[in-house]
Amino acid sequence: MKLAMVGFGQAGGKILDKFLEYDRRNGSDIVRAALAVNTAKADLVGLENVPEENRVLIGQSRVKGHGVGADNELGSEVAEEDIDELVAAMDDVPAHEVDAFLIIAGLGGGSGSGGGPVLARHLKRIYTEPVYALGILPSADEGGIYTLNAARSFETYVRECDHLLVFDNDAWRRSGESVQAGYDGINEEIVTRFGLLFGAGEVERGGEVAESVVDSSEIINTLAGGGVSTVGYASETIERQDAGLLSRLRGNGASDDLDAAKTTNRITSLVRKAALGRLTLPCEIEGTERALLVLSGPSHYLNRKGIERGRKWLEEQTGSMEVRGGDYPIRDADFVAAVVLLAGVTNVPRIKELQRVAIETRENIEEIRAGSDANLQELIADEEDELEPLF
Ligand SMILES: Nc1nc2c(ncn2[C@@H]2O[C@H](COP(=O)(O)OP(=O)(O)OP(=O)(O)O)[C@@H](O)[C@H]2O)c(=O)[nH]1
Repeated sequence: MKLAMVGFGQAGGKILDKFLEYDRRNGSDIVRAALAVNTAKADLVGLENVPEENRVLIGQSRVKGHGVGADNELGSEVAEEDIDELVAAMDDVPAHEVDAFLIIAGLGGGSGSGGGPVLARHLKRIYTEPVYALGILPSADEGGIYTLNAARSFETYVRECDHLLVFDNDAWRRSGESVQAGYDGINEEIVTRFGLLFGAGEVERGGEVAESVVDSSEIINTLAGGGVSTVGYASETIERQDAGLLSRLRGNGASDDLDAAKTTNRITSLVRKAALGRLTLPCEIEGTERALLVLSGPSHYLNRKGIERGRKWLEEQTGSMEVRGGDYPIRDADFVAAVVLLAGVTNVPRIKELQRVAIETRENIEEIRAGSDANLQELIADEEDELEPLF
């Protein structure tokens, strides 16, 4: 699948940067256009793979290149004010060559959290291709304001985009790691999952012919109808052997059958691990509206039977009648991997908790503000109110 990607804000920019690196490393050619947008100049300068001419600084007249300081209402305002510049920056995107737009942003901050949905609204107005977003939820220990931002931004993204894919930092943080090292590792996990998912629509990679290939239209159909998605992933390292040599050495059908059974079992077990293991957004998978299963690896490690079984198992687990599935063969891969896209999930306790903390945070903020006004008045006024200000 070919995407026009927009990294909005610091997290969005860094993840976009990683996607470009992933594309180069794997020759997957997913990112047809890359644009990094920010209100903070320093964040744009720090990017390594996004070409300089594809970096757009917005809100200069308001925040002078210093960022919006986790104020996502301000993030929305400056994006709206500079929307012409943003849309003009997208003019060079060969829309006929891309299957969809993907806006990537941290929902806890200000720029990407507030500005991303504004851009989504305008892209939807101008282009016929779907506009998706990949939203990163803040980890719970980042504090109330990030949670409040994320809860409001989440709601806005779902409304403004054709689909919101979610990654929850909270489910992926590891204790004892520096924030930066932590993010590097997390960002790698993000591009591995979404890289395989979006790479699936591109049959050419490594010249492999898929038995039942996943086309970009299947990704689009799975994401159609809006809502929120989560992604599961599991992989197994394999000993690389030459398929031609193997089949010549085998020479009889019995071991072929044995291998086929092993391949099928490996696939079904990977599908289970992917769906029941750690999802990008932890949730109950029962009740998922639509799902897509992508199996990746060298083609002789993939078979139709395994994918069919995996698909059926997913149907049972999710209760969905719309489970698609197929191959994404990669000739030189030293792994077999299953990626499960669960679209239209609604039983997500993490989001309910995020909203609960957000409301609590807002009430606390209002209480503290009201209290601090009264406290300040008490501080500056003398007891008998005998002193008066100068003017
Ligand atoms: N996964 C991941 N999350 C990140 C990364 N950097 C920041 N975040 C998350 O994104 C949130 C903050 O978003 P940023 O992207 O830094 O904010 P911004 O959009 O640049 O907005 P301002 O800094 O307020 O102008 C944080 O609360 C983190 O949860 C990253 O490299 N990877």
